[in-house]
Amino acid sequence: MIYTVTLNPSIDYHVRINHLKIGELNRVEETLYFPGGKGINVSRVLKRLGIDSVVLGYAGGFTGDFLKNALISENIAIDFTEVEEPTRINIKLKGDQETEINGNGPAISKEKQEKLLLKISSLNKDDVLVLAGSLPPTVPENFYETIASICQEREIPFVVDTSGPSLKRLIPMRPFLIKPNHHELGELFHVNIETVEDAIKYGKKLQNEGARNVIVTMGGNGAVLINADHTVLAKVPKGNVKNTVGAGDSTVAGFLASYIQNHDAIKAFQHGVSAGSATAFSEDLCTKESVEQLLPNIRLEIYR
Ligand SMILES: Nc1ncnc2c1ncn2[C@@H]1O[C@H](COP(=O)(O)OP(=O)(O)O)[C@@H](O)[C@H]1O
Ligand SMILES: O=P(O)(O)OC[C@H]1O[C@](O)(COP(=O)(O)O)[C@@H](O)[C@@H]1O
Repeated sequence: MIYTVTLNPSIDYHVRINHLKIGELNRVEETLYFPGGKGINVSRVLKRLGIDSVVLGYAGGFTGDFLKNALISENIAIDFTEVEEPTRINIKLKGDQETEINGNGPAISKEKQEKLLLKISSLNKDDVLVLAGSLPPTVPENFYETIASICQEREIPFVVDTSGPSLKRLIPMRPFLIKPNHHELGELFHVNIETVEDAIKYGKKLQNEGARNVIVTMGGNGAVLINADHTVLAKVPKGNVKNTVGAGDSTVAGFLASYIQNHDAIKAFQHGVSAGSATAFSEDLCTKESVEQLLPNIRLEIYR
């Protein structure tokens, strides 16, 4: 079974204001509410692609209730650890540009941290664990490392989609997949990733340091996959970009959905990139049909 961990989930509140005027009254054109957070998006896309998963993480308050009901209505299995303070609301402002305002998230006590670790300790090597998103403010910076140690002990393959120090610490722990975007990759090495060659050069460093599969996503410029056997560039077609929130999470879900069925990293990469772009071209997340339709238009260049 695939388990996704979202320590700091959200309600994603999408607000469309065509010409935002700062310091004035603005009336919205449209509002939408989605369950959010990186692991939750991975579980939602997996479900759409026909793969079951279990959502782990923290939920609390009226916003946590919304989150749980939304996932249950999509037939996604949830095993949240309940917390007292409400789950955060992240604002996704759509207009001439996309602007995101992500909340801090609730406090997670030591006891609740232990409770989640206990759940993870019951998984085994036939499972896959996806660690995705930022850490809530009260969770120690090495919390993902603690989870990854459990995975190492129990031989559970794990995927990491986070950034900064919590990503860096996990690379030597041999994650099965990491998926930084080009900004996050640049941040790790204090450089700007401006070209495909840069993405390959620095992605390769992460693979040499321990990550088995590295996917560097580059928004509308596609993505690169680097593993011990291959370096591959995927080019994506131009399209009508409606929403890039969750595009990266869709890439992870698309890769996993294909990989667990075919064990072919290049095929899985193409499928993941198709899922990312299909989400970018949709209002919410991609669907199985949109991913399959786009798949032949994802052009691969195999470098090695
Ligand atoms: N403007 C776009 N046009 C086409 N595809 C896109 C666009 N933006 C994102 N994508 C797709 O989504 C994937 C992930 O996007 P990216 O923005 O790099 O990740 P993240 O959401 O993690 O920041 C890309 O590799 C690509 O497949
Ligand atoms: O945990 P973070 O880094 O604050 O990110 C949470 C946000 O990222 C998302 O999961 C979207 O992520 P991506 O656009 O990177 O795929 C939103 O649903 C959520 O609001």
